[in-house]
This record gives sequence, structure tokens and C-alpha cells, in this order.
Amino acid sequence: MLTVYDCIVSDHDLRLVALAALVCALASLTAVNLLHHVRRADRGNRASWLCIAAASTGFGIWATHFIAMLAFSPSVPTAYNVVLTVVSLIAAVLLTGIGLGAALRPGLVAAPWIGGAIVGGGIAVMHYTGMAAFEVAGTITWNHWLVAASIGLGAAIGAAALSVALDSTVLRAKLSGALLLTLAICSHHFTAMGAVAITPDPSIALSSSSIHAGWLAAGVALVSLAILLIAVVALSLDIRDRRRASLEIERMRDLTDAAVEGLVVCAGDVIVTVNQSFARLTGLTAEQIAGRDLSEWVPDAAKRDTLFTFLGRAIETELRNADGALMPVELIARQISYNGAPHNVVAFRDLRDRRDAEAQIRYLAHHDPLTGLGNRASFDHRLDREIRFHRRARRQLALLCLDLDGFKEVNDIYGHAAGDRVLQDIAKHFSSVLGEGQMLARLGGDEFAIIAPLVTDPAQVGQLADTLLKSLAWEQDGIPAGLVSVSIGVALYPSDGKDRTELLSSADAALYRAKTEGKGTYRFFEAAMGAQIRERRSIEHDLRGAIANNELSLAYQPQAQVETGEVNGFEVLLRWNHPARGNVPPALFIPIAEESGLILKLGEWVMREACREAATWMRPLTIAVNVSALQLTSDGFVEFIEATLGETKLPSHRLEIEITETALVRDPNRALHSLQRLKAIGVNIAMDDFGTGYSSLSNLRAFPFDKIKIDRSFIQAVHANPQAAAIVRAVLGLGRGLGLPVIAEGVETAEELRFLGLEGCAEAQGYLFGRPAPIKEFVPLISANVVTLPQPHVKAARN
Ligand SMILES: Nc1nc2c(ncn2[C@@H]2O[C@H](COP(=O)(O)O[C@H]3[C@@H](O)[C@H](n4cnc5c(=O)[nH]c(N)nc54)O[C@@H]3COP(=O)(O)O)[C@@H](O)[C@H]2O)c(=O)[nH]1
Repeated sequence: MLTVYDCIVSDHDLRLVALAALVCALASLTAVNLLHHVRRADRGNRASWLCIAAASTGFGIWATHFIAMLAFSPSVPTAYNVVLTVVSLIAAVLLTGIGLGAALRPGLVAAPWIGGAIVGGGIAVMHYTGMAAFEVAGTITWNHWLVAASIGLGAAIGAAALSVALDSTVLRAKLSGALLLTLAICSHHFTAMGAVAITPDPSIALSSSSIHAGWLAAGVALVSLAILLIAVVALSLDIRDRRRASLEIERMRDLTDAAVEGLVVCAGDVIVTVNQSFARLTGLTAEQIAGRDLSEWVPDAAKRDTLFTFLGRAIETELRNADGALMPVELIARQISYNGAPHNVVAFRDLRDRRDAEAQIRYLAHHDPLTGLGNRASFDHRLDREIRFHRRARRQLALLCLDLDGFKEVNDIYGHAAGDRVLQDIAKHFSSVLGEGQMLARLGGDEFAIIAPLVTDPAQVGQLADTLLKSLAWEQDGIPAGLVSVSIGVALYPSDGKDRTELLSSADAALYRAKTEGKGTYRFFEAAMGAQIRERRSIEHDLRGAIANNELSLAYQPQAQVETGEVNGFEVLLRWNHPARGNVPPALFIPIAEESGLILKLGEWVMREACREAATWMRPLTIAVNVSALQLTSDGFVEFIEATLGETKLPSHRLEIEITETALVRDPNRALHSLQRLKAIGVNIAMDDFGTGYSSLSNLRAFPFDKIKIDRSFIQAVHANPQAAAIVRAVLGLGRGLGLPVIAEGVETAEELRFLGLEGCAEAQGYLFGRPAPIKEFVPLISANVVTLPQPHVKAARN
């Protein structure tokens, strides 16, 4: 060390040494900056920038060496061999280029160390080649230990220099790297110079081809100038890169702040930076979080380990916020390069909404959203479980099926919102009377069911049913008490069914019986009820094939003038001749067709056949066709009538549709719309069965009726029941008041006809004029000549 010190202090011009150190520092800083630039450059430009970096570093090392050599004054003549001087420069450029390239080799952790060592080796090769170019009038002897030390120092410090320089893009790292590289060059040079001992020998002459130190100084000055220029370029590049990088960071920050997910950049477990979303999740500011440990927010250590071990894998855990509250989150970690160094970025997704939605979905899967009661799925599940339990325990279980009566009317008259409130109220009322362990569920629409476990005596269930019936005696929102009642069917396990399906079917059969026997009541299942249900299903099944199997036909019943007996038209009535059952009464199959929706298909068939038939008649008689509520409110009904009239060429004024009052309350707005459109195309509309339904005067005024049809039950009672006679008189008076003709149906006797004539009823229909029969039996009535039906008593009675 002393030798090296002596060498610098006594053999060198210290001003030039300082200059060499300055050039060296400048070259080193340029090298480090360019090295970073090479690392950032895209593939295409990388090689060019590496060459520039190699040239500037090589030149810098070379210039440092030769300025330092100029500073060296061994007191004997000196000169430099041109070829070897150039070779030393080439060696410096080449080897530093290789070293810098190696330092940037991707995927190799030790690359900066290896590259730095190569650069250090390059410094040594350059130095000793340069020393070989050094001619002196004397002999040079070397201290081999110092030679080895110089090589070792250059390589070791060079390796450390590149490792530090490439560790980060921050200025400090770059400056430290440049300083170490300066140290590598200088320590190598002066240690190597310390190894030199020159013994003057005047007999040794300098070769004539060698260049004088003055020329060398000029060359070195040029090289230094070049380094200076390259340094300026490198610096401006660095400034540009930094500006770009900071803009990029700003952009990234804006972007991450805009992200919905919380983002955290970690160095190990320490948080370096976070975005606004994460700050919001924790309830702190980004500044308060930076520098703290991730474990403060993700307390589950095992989950943290998994997160960083399996990068890219989503992990569900909990985040602790500033208040200590835990919230469910999903985390994914990835490795990124942040500030030039590898970091982990962790994305935090708030799972609270998802968990709420999942809970909501789970709730909806098992509950009825309107009433909050269990739904069919949870009811089925519970019933299965209870049946299994009662089978093992050999106990009895009751199943109650409940169906509201009059609920459709509530919907029709008061609207669906009122209907919903009624259902909610009813659910509350029913729930309030349930005993422990009993379950109430809404199976859909106005259907409810109750499971009553551990029944010891069926009378208990009867009491429960009674309480349920009474619980509906309430008034709500102007809906009168009694408008809605409930019918209940009860089945017992195991006697009425061994499994859920059987038990439900038995309770349904009992419910059907309760409905048909007056509503607002309850019935226990009896074996015979099952047969009834099966019978209905069988009729429905056979009815589906009735049109295709040609089992349907139409019967026609004349409608005549009361005064004259002249036939005005016919009512058409559907007949079903079942291959096994024979003639099935419409009163039996029409309600089944209405309940099952089959009436749509049947009704179309009746309408087409009736219009086709009527269009063939010689007399322009009317044809009255019954239309159910479902048909009237079905999509495309008016279009269908128009098309049928068009196809059959029946003039619209000859078609009359008969609508019952209940068909209007099903969907009054839609019914009115259809009737107005039918009326507009000339179809006549009769109100059927008047007196049996709501008999509402407002309906008569609100809907565009052309005729009122008094129900046959009143006509047949006019002589036995003064009230019936009064009703018939009232309806006839109503018709007169509203300017609507009235037709009386079910006229069977001359007395009834006489009564109607006396009361001023214009038209009648009934067995007296003719029973419903195939049209061929009425051929004279539909032929050209006017035929009157028997009505002798009317005028006689008048007179
Ligand atoms: N939607 C449709 N409904 C239809 C159709 N065809 C029939 N029906 C309805 O079925 C109910 C029963 O009909 P039906 O058994 O045919 O009874 C009708 C007549 O036979 C019966 N009637 C006629 N005159 C008399 C009589 O003097 N005495 C007596 N006891 N019964 C008589 O009345 C029924 C006609 O009723 P109405 O329709 O109210 O005029 C019945 O409700 C039919 O409407 C169809 O195609 N579509």
C-alpha cells in the first residue's frame, strides 16, 4: 500500500491525477446511465445503445489510464508504441462491451456481478496492454503481487459497481455505482503503477515509430472531449428517461387509483405504496399505510404465505380495516418491476357485495320474496325430512294445503299491489296461529301449505284449520272482510300417503273437496277423494285428444221472438262424445278445459265451426257463441275473430259472443279493450247468465253490451218464487232503461213464456222452442222461408 501511495505522491503530477480521476468519474457516470438506458431500450435499439455504452466506457477507461500515465514522471524519456496504444483502446472498448452486455443478461441473478468482473478484467487488459505500449529509456521490473492485487481490485470493485448500479433506478444507486466503477479503474491503475519499478538505462533508445507524450496528450484530450459529449448525451437521455418514468409512474398511479380493486405494492411483506381504493377499504390514507407491514391488514399468516408462494392464484381471506373490523376479500399477487426492482403487487377485491348477493341468492332459493315464508323448495325439503323422522319415530304428521278463495277477485278489482299486500297480511295471520315446530310455506300464487309434526289426535289439526279460517276475518285497505277466505285440505302421514308426493296429492284432493263444497272450509282426506282427482285428470287427458279424434260436435239451440215466435238465431253449444264415457256434459268438461287452458283450443274450434256453419244458412240468422274469460283476454283473440269471419265470409253483425260477468273481472281492462275492438268490427256482445254473478250495473254501463241474457235459474223459478219473478222484472226494467234488449234463457213452459211476454221480454230461448241439437234438425228454420216457433199463449194471455 505504501508503494502505491509513494507512487502516486512522488512519481505523479497530482493535478493530472485529479484530472484523470475526474475523467474517470465522468466516464463511469456515463457508463452507468447508458447501462440503464440499454436496459430500458427495446430489442431493436438495445445493441446500438450497448455499443455506445461500450465505446464511452472503454474510451473513458483508456483516457483515464493515459492521463494518469501523462501524470507519471519517471525522470527518463518516455514514449508510446502506436499499435499497442490503439490495441489497448480496442481491448478496453471490446471487453467493457462484453462486460456490460453480460451484466444485463436477463434471468441471471449474478449477471451484474459477472458483467462487472468482466469490465474489471477489461480495465486490467487495457492497462497492461497500455503499459506494453509504454516505452522508457530504462528497464521495467514488476512486483507480481501488486500486479495480481491490481487485477483483483479492478475485477472485485468492478463487479460491485455494476451490481449496485443496476440494483435500482434511483439516483443514489446510480451515483454509488459510478463511484465504485471510478474506484475500480483508479484503484487498479494506481496499484498497477505501484507494481512498476523503472531502472534508467541510457543505452535503451526509444523506437522511432513511437509517439511522443505530447501527441498522446492531444489524443487523450480528444477522447476526453468525446467522453464529455457522450456524457452530455447520456445525461440528457437520462433526464428524458426520468421525466418519462415519472410521467409513467403518475399515469400508473392515476390508473391504479381509478381501479375499483385495492392495489398494494410490497417489497417482501412491507407495503411500498397503495392506491386510493385500498386506502378506502382500510379507512386510512395511502401515506399512513406506506412503510407498514402487510400483516396489519391481512392477519392470516398462512393465507399470506400462500399468496406469495402461488403468485397469480386467487385467495379468499379477510382484511382488517382501521376500526379492527374484518371484511371478506379476494387477493391475487403478481410480481412486477417497480422502480427497477422486483416487487409484489397484491390486488384486493372487496367481496362484501358478492357475499351479500350470495346470501340473497341463498335466501331467494329457499324463501318466497313477497311474504318471506319458505318457498316450495324449502317446503319439499322439510317435508321429506319430517316424513323420514316420523317414519323412524312411528309418529303421525299432518299436511295442510291452503288455497285462497276470492283472491283472484281482489287482484282483478283492487289491483295486483293490493293483492300482494293481502298475501303478505295473510302470511302474517297464518304465521301467528302456528304452533311450535310447524312450518308455513307459500307454494305459489295464492297457495300455502303447513307442515304440522307430531300429531297425536286429528282433532288438533281440525282446531288448527278452524283457527286458520277465522284468522282471515279482517278488513284491509278497503277490501271487505269475507271477500277473501281460505279452503283447506288436510292429509295425515302415514295413513293418507307414505311419501311427499302421495301426501301432497291427498291434501290436494281434500282441498278440492273443500273448494267444491262451499269454500272457506276444511276437509280431511278420504279415500274416495283420490278417485275424483284421478277422474278429473283422466278427463283432462282425454279432452286433449278430443278434437283430433273427432269426438266433438256442435249443438244448436234456437233463440226466438217472444211475441211472434220467429227465430232470430241460434246459440251454439259444444258436445263431447267420449268413446268410453259416451256424452260428457259440458258442465263437467268446460270447467276442466278452463282450468287447464284447453278452452283456448276448444273455443277456437267451436268458433270456426259455428261461423262456417252459419255462413251456409240461407237466412241471415245470428249465431251466439260462448266465450270464456281466458279466451277473451288471450293474446290475438280479436285478430282470430276477424280472421275467422274473413275465412268463413260470415258478416260480423251475425256473430254474437256471450260473455259471463266473471269473464270481465278477470282482467277488466283487457276485456274492455277486446270487447271495444270486437264491437268496432260489428260483432254483437251479450252478457250471459245475468243475475248469477256480480249483477253489477256498472259493468253493464262500462262494457259495450248489446244484449242481456237472464239466467235460466230465475226463469224456471218465476212461478214458484216471487223473488225470482221480481228479479226478472227488474232485469227487464234495467234493459229498457239502458236500451238493451233482454233474452230469457231456460224457457221450458208456456207459462214461463207468457210471463215473459207480459213483462215485455223480447226474446227467449229454451226447451220450449227447441233443445240443443245438431243443425240438421233445424233445416226448415235456416232455410229461406221464415218459420215461427210455437208461441200461441203470449198473445192470448195479453188479450
Ligand atoms: N265457453 C264455452 N262454454 C260452453 C260451450 N258450450 C257450452 N258451454 C257452457 O257449458 C255450460 C253447460 O252447457 P249445456 O250443458 O250445453 O247447457 C246449455 C243448454 O243446454 C242449457 N239449456 C238451454 N235451454 C234450457 C232449458 O230450457 N232448460 C235447461 N234445464 N237447460 C237449458 O243451458 C245451457 C246454456 O247456457 P248458457 O251458455 O248460459 O246460455 C253452459 O254454461 C254453457 O255456456 C262452449 O262452446 N264454450
